[in-house]
Amino acid sequence: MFSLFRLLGCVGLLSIASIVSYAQSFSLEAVKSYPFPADLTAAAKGSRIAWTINEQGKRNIYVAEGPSYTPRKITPYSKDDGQELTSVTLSADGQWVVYVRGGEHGANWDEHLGVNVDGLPFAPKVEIWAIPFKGGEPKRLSEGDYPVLSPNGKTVAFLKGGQPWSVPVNGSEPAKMLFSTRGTTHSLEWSPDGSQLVFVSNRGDHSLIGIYTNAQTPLRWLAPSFAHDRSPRWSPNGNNLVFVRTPGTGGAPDSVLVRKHRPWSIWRVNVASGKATQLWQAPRTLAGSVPATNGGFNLHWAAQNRIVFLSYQDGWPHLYSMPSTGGTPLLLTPGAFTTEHIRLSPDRQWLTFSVNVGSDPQDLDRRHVARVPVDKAEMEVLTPGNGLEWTPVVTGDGTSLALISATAQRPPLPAVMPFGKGIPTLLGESLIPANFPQRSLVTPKQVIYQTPDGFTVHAQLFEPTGGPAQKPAIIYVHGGPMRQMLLGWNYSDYYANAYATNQYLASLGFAVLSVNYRLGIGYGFEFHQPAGANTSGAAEYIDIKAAGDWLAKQSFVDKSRIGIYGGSYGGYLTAMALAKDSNLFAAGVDIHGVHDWTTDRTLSITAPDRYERAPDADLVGKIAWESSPTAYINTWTSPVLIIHGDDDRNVRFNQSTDLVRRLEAKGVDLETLIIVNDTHHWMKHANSLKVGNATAAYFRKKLLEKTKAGAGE
Ligand SMILES: CSCC[C@H](NC=O)C(=O)N[C@@H](C)C(=O)O
Repeated sequence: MFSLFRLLGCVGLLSIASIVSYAQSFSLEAVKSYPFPADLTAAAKGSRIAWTINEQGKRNIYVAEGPSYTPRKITPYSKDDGQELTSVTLSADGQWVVYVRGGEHGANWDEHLGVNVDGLPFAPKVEIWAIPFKGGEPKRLSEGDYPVLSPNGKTVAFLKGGQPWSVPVNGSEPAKMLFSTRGTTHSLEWSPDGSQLVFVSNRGDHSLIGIYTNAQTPLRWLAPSFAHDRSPRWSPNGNNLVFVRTPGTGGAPDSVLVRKHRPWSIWRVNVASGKATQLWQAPRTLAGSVPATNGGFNLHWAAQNRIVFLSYQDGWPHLYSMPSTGGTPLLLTPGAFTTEHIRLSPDRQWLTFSVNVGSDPQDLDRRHVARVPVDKAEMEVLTPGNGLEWTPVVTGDGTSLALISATAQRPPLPAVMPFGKGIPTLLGESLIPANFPQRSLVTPKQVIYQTPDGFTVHAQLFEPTGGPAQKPAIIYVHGGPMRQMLLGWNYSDYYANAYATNQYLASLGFAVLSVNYRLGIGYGFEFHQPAGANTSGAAEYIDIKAAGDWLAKQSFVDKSRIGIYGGSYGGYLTAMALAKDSNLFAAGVDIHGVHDWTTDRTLSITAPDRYERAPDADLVGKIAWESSPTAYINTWTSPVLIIHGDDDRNVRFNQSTDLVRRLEAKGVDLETLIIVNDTHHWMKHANSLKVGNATAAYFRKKLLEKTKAGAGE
């Protein structure tokens, strides 16, 4: 070995030394072999629960029931075939499990089109299935989506072609269309006695709330107006509904660049008379706007005749409660933290939810489970500590709380605890593969830095053990952008995948800094909705540049070898970094990013073609262009790997084709990887591994095996 070293220059020595000192302790395949749980739900009565688990692309439904809560797989899916499971629902009596298989429900368009990652002659369809809780063959009920089970558990109402259909849960009769109406129907909800269905009919510039009773009874429209009425919720006795009203689409075109209040109000309507009254109008402030966090309005009719909902009005996404006759809302969850994954208990007495607050100041970068009575501001954090817990659900008998639990090392698993006090008991630990490298994973450290324009940014540092004093570093940029990376495994499958990749990159010897830039959630309204961001000036890029500068100042970082990568919005900011600051960022991997805001149709920033124009219409396009990486191609010199799935339904594939053409024309050191027929969310596990391995190999080549990326090709 010594003689070999003599033959190599310092570069070779550094390269060999780097690789030798980071003898990999695990593969990407191993760290991505975790069984990812989601869609946790409970029956309205008894102790039955159900959830999905994605095991290396093989997606199945598991069930359990008290008191043992022994997990049991009830579906037979054994292929990494890209067919997601959604809308997992237990009948009220717990006898049936209904679910949807197929589609791309995280998409911005074509969510109802089947996903065909295996290139079958015809794409699989989006279908509704039912299976007995006790087990048996899954029964295909119909093509369709968004099923809702009747209170007696016998009938499934669902949507197909924008219209409502129904089918017996046991598939004993073919599905039939319930009714047809103009517009697109959504938000189906059975009345408590199962005799009626409330629904929303979106007519484009307005939305109506309708009631379906039966084939012989004409549809009824409740309080029709020139507004968008949405989120209807039944009272426990079925005599009334509450709903949210927002303005109809129209009016003089307003400034696009100036942030403005987006109004909303809560209304109550009597089903029999159709008479509606406004219960509450949101404060006409920026923070009082329509809430843009998980679950939106989170409107429910709770016990004690209370109406509960979420509002960002005090600067944090908090829960409120008011009498069903109106009045001043009671702030149920005061404090500087975020509530997410909100559920009303079956007895309507409690709200359970995830929070980023607890006994540890670092909890702002975690999630824990909490509960609050629907009529008192007496919130309790039920799972304090340095673990992470989320998506709590109370069982129908009110005795237990099901949730998902993780740590920095142990991947997410479902768990059950007594509702109120106690310690969660993990379910299905044996599903974690024997070769999962749990003990080899680092515990990310919380990093907090200030930006030049005064923002406080949180980040998580994955520090490799051993190796040279000065290490190559990589910045990870999440997507969304309304997301938050955490001090452990993430509740989103997309970001659990990113967390695993960051752990893998750290095992290769990179110091990885995952940056929670402005526009993200978890840190309050001003951070989540800042001025001059996105197409209004890309202010969020300041946080990314500041992260690079922070790394460059660290004694443990070789500032000539700082890379950057991210997906979607993270791909966009990766491209911004390489275009504007190639002197700081030596190489990058841009995964399905946006590169030219002025051409991205899903993110239209120009007013529709009409005579009247927004007062700042001319400025909008200019600033959107200046907020785009393509505007800075001339200063882009660092090497980049560009990756995109060509069935992407969130960011148009052309965003990358266009950038590739521009970089080729400029002669930038460019590599590309196309994933045919997969979407924005790598529905096929094998594709996710392909992307992760390509990313790691690229950084090894550009940052680890050479002293400076691009030097002496
Ligand atoms: C650049 S705008 C589209 C980015 C995209 N958001 C919604 O489609 C995105 O970041 N998607 C994933 C990664 C996410 O929502 O987190």
